[in-house]
Amino acid sequence: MAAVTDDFVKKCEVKQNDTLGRFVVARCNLRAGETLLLESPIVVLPQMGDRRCSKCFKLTESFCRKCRLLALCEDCEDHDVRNCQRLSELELSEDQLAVLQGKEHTEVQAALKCLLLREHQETQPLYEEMTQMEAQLAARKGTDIWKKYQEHALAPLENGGVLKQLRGGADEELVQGLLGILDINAFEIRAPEPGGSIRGLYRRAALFPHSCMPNLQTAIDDERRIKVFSNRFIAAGEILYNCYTNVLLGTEERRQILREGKCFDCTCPRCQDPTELGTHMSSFICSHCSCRGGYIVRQRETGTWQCLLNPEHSLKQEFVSNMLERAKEEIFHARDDIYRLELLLAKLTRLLHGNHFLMLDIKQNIASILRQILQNITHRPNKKVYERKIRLCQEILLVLKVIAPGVSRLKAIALYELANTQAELTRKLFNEKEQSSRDLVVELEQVEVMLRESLRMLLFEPLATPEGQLSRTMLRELKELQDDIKTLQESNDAVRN
Ligand SMILES: C[S@@+](CC[C@H](N)C(=O)[O-])C[C@H]1O[C@@H](n2cnc3c(N)ncnc32)[C@H](O)[C@@H]1O
Repeated sequence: MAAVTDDFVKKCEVKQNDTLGRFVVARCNLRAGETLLLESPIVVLPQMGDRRCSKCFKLTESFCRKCRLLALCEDCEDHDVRNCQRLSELELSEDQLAVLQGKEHTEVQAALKCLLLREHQETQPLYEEMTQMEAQLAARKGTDIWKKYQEHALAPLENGGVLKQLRGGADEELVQGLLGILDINAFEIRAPEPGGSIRGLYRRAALFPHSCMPNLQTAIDDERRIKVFSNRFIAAGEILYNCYTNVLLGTEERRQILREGKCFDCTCPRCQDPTELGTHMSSFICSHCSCRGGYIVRQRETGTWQCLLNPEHSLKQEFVSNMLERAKEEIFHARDDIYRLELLLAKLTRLLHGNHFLMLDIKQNIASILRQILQNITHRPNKKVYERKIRLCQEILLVLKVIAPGVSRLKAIALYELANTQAELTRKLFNEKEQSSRDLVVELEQVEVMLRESLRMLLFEPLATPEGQLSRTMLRELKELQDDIKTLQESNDAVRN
């Protein structure tokens, strides 16, 4: 059962209007980091196109030997007993089972699991709540995704003889509606394998509307419970916003994901501002010699790309799209190769603003390769490697401070990376006698400030998440750093006296 904490009822009010549909406002003032909701999912499912074990969610092509309809890996013995029993009762021929188990018919699993909620008295209320959620049926009708679901979920379920045997039956509208509800409302959850993802549907968490400048943050723990908390002070009456997309993307990319995936146009302050709050995360450099320092941005009303200093200097949409596509391809091919990435960064510097989202992507890539180099002591990296990583972290942080004000996981991790590298460099310089003990203390005190700031943001993360675990490690590291500083200060004082 999807348990909901009282916090939501006490602190949140669900409202409705024509633009947002149902949305949530704060009933009272909320402190930064205040928990609004801790909730278990109604249902957990694979991402579209994946087939995963119904019990452990590992990728699999095997099915339960009893019901023969839901996926079950070789390592798991059983899955939900009620669902298994109910599906075993269906009268299906071998041919029908073959259709339902078809390799390409992965969406059968998602539709079945949602429909099964209606089959049992205990889960029926959850099914009712699920069907209240936004499905965007009208906007999705006839789209590619609709056709895909028609082919890989509806047709096999109909031809496989399942729909007519379920309680109350099910038609195209219902199956498309349930799959639409998943696409519009589900949250991404970490899959058992590194880097993979599955999705979960949450009754209350799905009610928060989107903003690219959210005032909420969400975290999903190892038990797949979602925690929703405020990322800054929120005054009573303010709308509570979650972010449905990646804040490190440019405006057009974010808006396209929201339009295609969630069926609405975002009107948040960042989307309205062609400079993206002055970060220039989508800006091109104007190559016209008379306006050195001019940036070409996309005008919201006309969709044209014009220089902020001289509107006559413009770029064609086709040029912009092609250029970005090419750059994305080059980044993809250069990944893992620090020399190619540095060359690409230098090349694109002539075309894109240093904060352009593709430039940030390259900078993150380089910083992550540098982390591996610095972690490997056999590499014996020199001072320049540390300095490069520090500069990259600082550049990324400057942008994050604008687009993710308040408590931010991304900012906390970038700050932690910066603090660690700074500490390693200053210790190295001290050991190599390039820095005095007094300078070492000053530098380590700055690192302490950064670590504290990073930790302050990560302390709201649930313990059973990688970020929660990182916060524990950081607490330990902070304590060690403080001990080091104290010892160094004492020895400096002893020398002075
Ligand atoms: C996860 S649901 C949010 C809850 C939904 N409003 C409801 O009534 O169930 C996402 C849907 O809410 C609406 N929505 C969320 N944020 C929005 C925004 N910033 N602007 C316009 N519509 C938004 C869109 O219809 C979107 O498809």
